[in-house]
Amino acid sequence: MKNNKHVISFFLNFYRRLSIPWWLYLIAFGSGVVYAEIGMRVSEYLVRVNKGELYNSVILGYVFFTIFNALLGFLRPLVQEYANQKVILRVRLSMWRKILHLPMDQFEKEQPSSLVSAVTNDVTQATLVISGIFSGAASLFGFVRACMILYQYNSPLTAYLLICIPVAVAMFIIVGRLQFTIMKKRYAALNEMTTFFSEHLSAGKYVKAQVMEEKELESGYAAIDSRYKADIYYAFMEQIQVLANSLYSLLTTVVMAVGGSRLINAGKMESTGINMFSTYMTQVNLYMAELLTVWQNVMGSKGALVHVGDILDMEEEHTEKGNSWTESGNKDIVFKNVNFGYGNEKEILHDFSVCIPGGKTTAVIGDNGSGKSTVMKLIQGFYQPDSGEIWVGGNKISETSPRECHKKFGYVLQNNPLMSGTIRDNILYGAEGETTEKEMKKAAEEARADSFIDALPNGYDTTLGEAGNRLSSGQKQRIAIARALIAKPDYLILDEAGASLDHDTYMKIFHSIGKKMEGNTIVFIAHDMREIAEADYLVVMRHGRLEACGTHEEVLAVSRTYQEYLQSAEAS
Ligand SMILES: Nc1ncnc2c1ncn2[C@@H]1O[C@H](COP(=O)(O)OP(=O)(O)OP(=O)(O)O)[C@@H](O)[C@H]1O
Repeated sequence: MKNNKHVISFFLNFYRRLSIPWWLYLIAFGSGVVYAEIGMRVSEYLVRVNKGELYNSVILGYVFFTIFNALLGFLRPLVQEYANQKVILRVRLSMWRKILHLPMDQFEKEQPSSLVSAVTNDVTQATLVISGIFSGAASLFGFVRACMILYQYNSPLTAYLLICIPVAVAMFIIVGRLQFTIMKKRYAALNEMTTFFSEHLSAGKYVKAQVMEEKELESGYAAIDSRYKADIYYAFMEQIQVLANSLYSLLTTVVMAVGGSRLINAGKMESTGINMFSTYMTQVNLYMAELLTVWQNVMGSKGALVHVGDILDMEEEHTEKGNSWTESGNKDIVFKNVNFGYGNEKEILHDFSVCIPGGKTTAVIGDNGSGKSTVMKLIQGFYQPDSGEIWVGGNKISETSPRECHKKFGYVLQNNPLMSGTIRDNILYGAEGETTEKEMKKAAEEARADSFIDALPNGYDTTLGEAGNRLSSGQKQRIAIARALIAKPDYLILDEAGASLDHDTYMKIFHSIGKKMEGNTIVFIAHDMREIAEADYLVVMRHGRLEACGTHEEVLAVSRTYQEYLQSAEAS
């Protein structure tokens, strides 16, 4: 985390990306000033009324200023809160935009639930600094004015107080640093707790199935406890600030008493002068306390916003940048000496070279962890190889616009998340332009989803929340397949797409996909020999390397993995 930036550059950098509704804040500030002034007027009129000056003008003035004051008292916080909510809205939108445009490796590095926490909780701290600028400016103004009055009243005694300045500076530095650390801890603990609950609650079924309630109780307790400790620490810190402030006031009182008595003894001040001086001094210390609170808020919100700032600083994937996709007669997928590892982790693919023929159906096989899914992700440009080149249909993937590249592919995984909304929304998700009812139904038919959808009371308009519990994982998988087909991809990637379907159903779907994709390219990962037998071409992987590729006969002659696959299929 890049939290070592100076607080000013941190916030300048943070707010530069947003449009801040300064005018609303100015209105809130201006009405605050007027509110204070009107408050004085109300008091004046009240004093006159209490004195018995019950003239029409006094009563009317009192009523007018009281109503005006009440109106301002209502409007000022409303405008301020409206501005705050606008800022939070804009930070949230910027975060959402950024998250959507993160490159895949960055996206995977950030836990989704930690992103949830950043978007929902952390951003709420984004307004404290802006409101702090205004309240800090008002307090600073009051502080300087009170100091000037103090100086005019008694300059030698004010000069004595200068020795308190280093203590005040030290107090600001210490309180600011502590506040930053505690808020960072507090929000990290909140993040940990949100992450824990969003992950573990969504896996609730498995917790019960595995009888893990007791173990979960312990892990949940740890997550709750770290937030509890951070909150206790925070409460303690608040009191430290109050204590620091009282000690500082005490110091100024002592300095004033010692300095004042010297001046009185030297005949340079009247004996009652200390009382007057102390009245102004209280005012100065009050403004000082306000400034300290503002500073504490600024440093605290920096601590809370470190993660948000880091996310907003991340490099985006330039989905539009790069060459346009060009169509050529060649539809092959070619890997040339590709080496690849996720982030800085160990290398997964080693000098991987293969040509997957375009317009055909290719099965990628290999043991668990041999790198098959990694190859599928690289084909689609989700990651870039560390070295080597990947070409699809004559387009070098690293130089092609990711957006154009993704549009060419349909991608179905073993478990595909469906979105909330209706079955129709889900099938049409990602479909370009106008799609007719007929086309949607055709895709559902090809994915063998039509009959169970028709049997639902609301058919394609059934909401998934409504049907979520009623749909089996196989039915959800068929919706996901229909969603991939409706986009009419040139390349269809099936990563164990049949895992949640019974073999016969999947083979029917597979054949209808084959028909639909005729002339286009299908690459699928499978472990079942009955599925593998359907392929025109095979790619066999072992430990991140190419073991063999070619037709069934060619591969059988050289690949130990493929021979083992066949033997175990024959044995079962
Ligand atoms: N996002 C990731 N970050 C780090 N390592 C990863 C990531 N995804 C996969 N790996 C690692 O890469 C290796 C290859 O994984 P991959 O999913 O490509 O294998 P696979 O052949 O598809 O396996 P399986 O048949 O079990 O699905 C594994 O060691 C895995 O731990």
